[in-house]
Amino acid sequence: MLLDIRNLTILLRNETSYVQVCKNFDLMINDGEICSLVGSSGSGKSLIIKAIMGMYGHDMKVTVDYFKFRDMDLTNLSVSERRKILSKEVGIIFQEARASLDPELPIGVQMRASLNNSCFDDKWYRWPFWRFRAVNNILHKVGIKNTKPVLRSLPYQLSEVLCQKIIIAMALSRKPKLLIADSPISGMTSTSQVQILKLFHSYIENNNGTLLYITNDLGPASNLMDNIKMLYCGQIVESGPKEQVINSPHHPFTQSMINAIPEFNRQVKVKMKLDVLRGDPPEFTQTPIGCPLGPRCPHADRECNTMPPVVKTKNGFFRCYYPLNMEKENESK
Ligand SMILES: Nc1ncnc2c1ncn2[C@@H]1O[C@H](COP(=O)(O)OP(=O)(O)OP(=O)(O)O)[C@@H](O)[C@H]1O
Repeated sequence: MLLDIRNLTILLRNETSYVQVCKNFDLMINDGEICSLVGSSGSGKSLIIKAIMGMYGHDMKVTVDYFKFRDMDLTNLSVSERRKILSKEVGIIFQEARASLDPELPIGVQMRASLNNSCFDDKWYRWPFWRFRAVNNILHKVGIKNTKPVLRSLPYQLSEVLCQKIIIAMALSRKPKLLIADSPISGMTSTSQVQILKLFHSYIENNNGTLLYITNDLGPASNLMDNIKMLYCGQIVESGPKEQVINSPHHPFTQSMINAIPEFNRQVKVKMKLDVLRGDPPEFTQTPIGCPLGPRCPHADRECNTMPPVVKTKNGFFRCYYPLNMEKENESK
């Protein structure tokens, strides 16, 4: 097991008190696995990553029962000690790409500085010329062909998508053991999306890496994933292998995310209603007691006012009193 986190809880400070934005969050990722954390916008995905990496200030309180990375038990370490250890082996692609770059340094300087010695097999290759070549190579891989003007530019002179590609290139060039990518392809053209997803795939294959892929869209990256965790209001509502979650989802939230994947072989009638959940996710200050999806769920009943227990499936679990597709689950038992 590469990463093993049990019972992560996050509290966020608002004007008067602390609000719980994530509870009972477990994350187990095996070596070489591609695990995806899928949730709608505002469900707490980025906060979870910041909590795991120890990248937060006094406005956030994080507790965890157990935290292990590789063979290191980090549970009782201070936030800064944990951050120091993880930053050496974990690469992060943050959602706000431009904000992750230094606004005052040209891209070329930042990229050359980001290459650590693990990027070079031999001391000789650490010379500036080889660093320059390595930067060019990795930029080509993310689809930036005309590298010279990009390397001379400051972040504000480039589009957000170009900054995204640069951040991806920088993260991959350091060959991290675990790569965390937070909505890395949002806003890109479909050609670029495919290119980046293929790049992630070959990175994992060739470097024995592991990927935690964060997204609010099950569509484009679903081919890449081994395991999926569905997050709603800071809680995992369903988890399991990709085929199991996508082919026979048990939680209505998972079903709604699958319904949101565009499909063009269905007949679309004029004024046909979209297959979406009613309403919007609640604010964290108004998360319902019981099942967080309750007020929006078409199957909800009185029982859903208490938190559904974890129901184990073949290789995963879900939390719902009225699960869908249980015939398939029972057949497989
Ligand atoms: N520092 C902060 N102080 C107060 N609220 C915050 C802070 N950071 C995030 N939030 C709020 O917490 C909620 C979860 O934010 P988060 O960025 O984790 O969502 P997300 O699931 O990553 O969404 P998206 O996919 O849109 O990025 C949001 O409602 C956001 O406004």
